[in-house]
Amino acid sequence: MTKFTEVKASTYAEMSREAAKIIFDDLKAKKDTVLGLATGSTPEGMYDALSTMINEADLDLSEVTTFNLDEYVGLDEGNDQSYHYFMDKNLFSKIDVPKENIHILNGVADDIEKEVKEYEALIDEKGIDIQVLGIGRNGHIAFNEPGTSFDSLTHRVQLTDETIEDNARFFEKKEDVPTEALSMGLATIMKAKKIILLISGANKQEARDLFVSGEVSEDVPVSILHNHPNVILLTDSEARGE
Ligand SMILES: N[C@@H]1[C@@H](O)[C@H](O)[C@@H](COP(=O)(O)O)O[C@@H]1O
Repeated sequence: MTKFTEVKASTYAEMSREAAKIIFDDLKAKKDTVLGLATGSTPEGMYDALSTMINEADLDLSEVTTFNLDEYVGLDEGNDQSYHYFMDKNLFSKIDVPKENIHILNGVADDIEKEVKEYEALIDEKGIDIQVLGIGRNGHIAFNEPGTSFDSLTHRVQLTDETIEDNARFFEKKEDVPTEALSMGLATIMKAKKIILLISGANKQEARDLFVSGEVSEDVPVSILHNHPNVILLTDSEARGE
């Protein structure tokens, strides 16, 4: 098992700033950094801190490329529950990444098979330098639910009831939550050169403990990260049960 680094922040705000600083330093060091990005409430604070750092430093992002982890099937980019919408609201409307360099899976593509294959091929071509991850209570990363093969590439997934319930808070009612998504696979995520995993809040303590315990199993998707050489885990005190 590889020993990952854990940055133990006290508050959510501190964790968010620490994560933003890691990305900011990478962007400063390499103009054509390829970022892998995540959605969910956890990275919101990080995006806020990162956009402030970028704008204060007037950092040139014209050569930066981004790839998002996942998108719901059936929601187009105008839908305010789509991850396209989330990314625009939380990050892309605040900083200047060229539109053509922003890649997010198309959940309303006519040919889903073609969509996921081309996405994977583009990731292979560009190579992700730093991938941001959040985590689901059941240990899922992106939309790779427990039981997903460690060899999985970008694919169409069925969401578990637990994930649908967790994400229902963003929708008017549970029935509105899509039951399927497109997601980078676990093998896709592992291709990134560096990974930062953000875990915040008491409701994620179990998932954090499961990861830190070090057991590697397809029942716990996040545990694949123990096979990666460069993982930084960022937690707040609530996630550590302190
Ligand atoms: N696909 C996303 C994941 O990428 C995210 O990590 C998870 C946790 O979200 P939150 O940070 O809101 O708890 O939600 C969704 O399932």
